[in-house]
Amino acid sequence: MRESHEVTVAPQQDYRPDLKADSLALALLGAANAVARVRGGTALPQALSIVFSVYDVTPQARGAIQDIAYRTMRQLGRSEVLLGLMTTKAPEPAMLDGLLCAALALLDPPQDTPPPYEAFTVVDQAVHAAAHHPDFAHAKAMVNAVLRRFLRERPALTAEALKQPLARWNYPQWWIDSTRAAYPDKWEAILEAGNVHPPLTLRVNARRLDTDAYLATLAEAGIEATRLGSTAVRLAQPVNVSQIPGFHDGLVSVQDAGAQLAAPLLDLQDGMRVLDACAAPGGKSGHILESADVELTSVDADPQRLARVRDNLGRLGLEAKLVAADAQSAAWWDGVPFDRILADVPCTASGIVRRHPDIRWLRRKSDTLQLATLSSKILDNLWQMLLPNGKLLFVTCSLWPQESEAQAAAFAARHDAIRLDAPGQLLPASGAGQDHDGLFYALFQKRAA
Ligand SMILES: C[S@@+](CC[C@H](N)C(=O)[O-])C[C@H]1O[C@@H](n2cnc3c(N)ncnc32)[C@H](O)[C@@H]1O
Repeated sequence: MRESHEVTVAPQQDYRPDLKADSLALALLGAANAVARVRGGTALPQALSIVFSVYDVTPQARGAIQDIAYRTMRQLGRSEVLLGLMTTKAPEPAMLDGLLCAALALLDPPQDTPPPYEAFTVVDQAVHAAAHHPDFAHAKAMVNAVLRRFLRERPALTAEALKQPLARWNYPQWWIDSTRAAYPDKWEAILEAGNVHPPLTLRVNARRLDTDAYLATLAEAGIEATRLGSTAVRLAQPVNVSQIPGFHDGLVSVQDAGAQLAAPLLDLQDGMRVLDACAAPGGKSGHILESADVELTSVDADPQRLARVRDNLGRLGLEAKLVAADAQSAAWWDGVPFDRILADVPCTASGIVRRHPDIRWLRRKSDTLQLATLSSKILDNLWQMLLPNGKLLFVTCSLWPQESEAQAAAFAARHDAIRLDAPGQLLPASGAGQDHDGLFYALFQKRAA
C-alpha cells in the first residue's frame, strides 16, 4: 500500500499579503485577521497588536484596521445572519468569514450613519484582499458574488435578517436573555446603549488644576467639551491622546465618568493606608493619589498589567507600592491593616461593552458564576485586612446581579458589614448631561472592635 502524503494545511494567519500599505484591501484583511483571532478567544486589543506586528503596518493603516475591526465587532451578529442567508455553509477559514463580515460592516452601517467608503470600492477591495491570501484566493468569486448580492437585495435581506434577535441586537442569545431576565423593563435600552460609540472622557488631575480651568484650556485649543462631574470632562469628538492638552504632563487621564466615582466614595484623608486590590491598569489608583496624600499599595495578579500601573502613575508623577500578587491570598500582606480598601474585582465586564464590543462574543454564560466565585473569595480575603471602622468599596463593571448586588448582599450578610450609601447598579447612559459605563458600587464599613 502506498503511504498517504495527504496533509492538512494550517491556516496561514501570519501571512503578510503583498498589498499596498495604505489600501483598503490591506485594512480589510487586517481587520479580518483580528476578527478571526477574537473568534479563537483572543481579546480584540491583543488581536490587533498581533496583526499590527505581523503585517508591520503604517500608523495610517493601523487606524483603518482598528476602525474596521471595531465596526465589525459591533455588527457581528447582523453580518453572521446575513451571511447565513446568502451562503449554504459557513465560510472557512475563519479569516474568510472575518473578511466578509468586515466588508458587510462597511456596506451596511448602522441606521443614520454614513457609509465610510463607496460601496463599489469595498466590494473591489474585498475581492482584491481575498485574491492575495493563499488560504482563500480560490474564494474570490464567492466574495464578489455575496457582496454584490447584498448590495442588490439589501432591503429584503436586512428585513429578513432582523427577524432574528442575533441580527437585531448584535449580542449572543444568552446575553440577550440574561439582560432581559435581569432588567425586564429596560433590557432593550441597555442592549442599545452597548452598541453606541463611547465618548472620550477625561479626569482632570485635581492636584494640578481645577476642572473649569481645564475646560478653558480645551476651549482655547478649539476642542469642544462638557463637564460631567467634579473632575469628569467629556469631549464632543474623540481625539488622539497626543492631541489632548496636558495629557503627557499628567494634567488629565482618560477615564469613564462612572469610574471616576470610586475615589470620592472612598472618603480619603491625608495619611491613610489604602489598598487598591485589583489595580491594573491603574485608573483608580491614579485618582486615589490625586485625591489625598495617602500611602497606597496597588496589587494586581497580572505582572504585565501591573507594569501599566507604574507607567500611568509615572505620567502623573505619583507613586504607590506595586505588588504582583493574588488578592485571594494574604501571603503578600505585611499584616498592618488598611483604612480603606478598593476591590475593583475581575468580572464579565458586561457593563463596558460599548468600549469593548468584543466582550460579548468572547464571554460564555458560565463565566458569570466562575467570576462571581473568584470575586467572593477576593472580597472575603480582603475583609481581614481592613481596620475596624475602615471602609471597603466593592466595584464591578458588570450588569449581572450575580456579580454585583447579589454578591454585595451575600458579602454583607457573611461578615455582618455595615452597608453605607453608594450608587449601587449604574446602567450605561449616553448623552451630553450624563454619560457613563455600566458599573456597580457597594460600600461597606467594618464594625468598631
Ligand atoms: C476591573 S480590572 C481593574 C481596573 C482598575 N481598578 C482600574 O481602575 O484601572 C480587574 C483587575 O483584576 C486583576 N485580577 C484578576 N484576578 C485577580 C486576583 N486574583 N488578584 C488580584 N488581581 C486580580 C486583573 O488582572 C485586572 O487588572
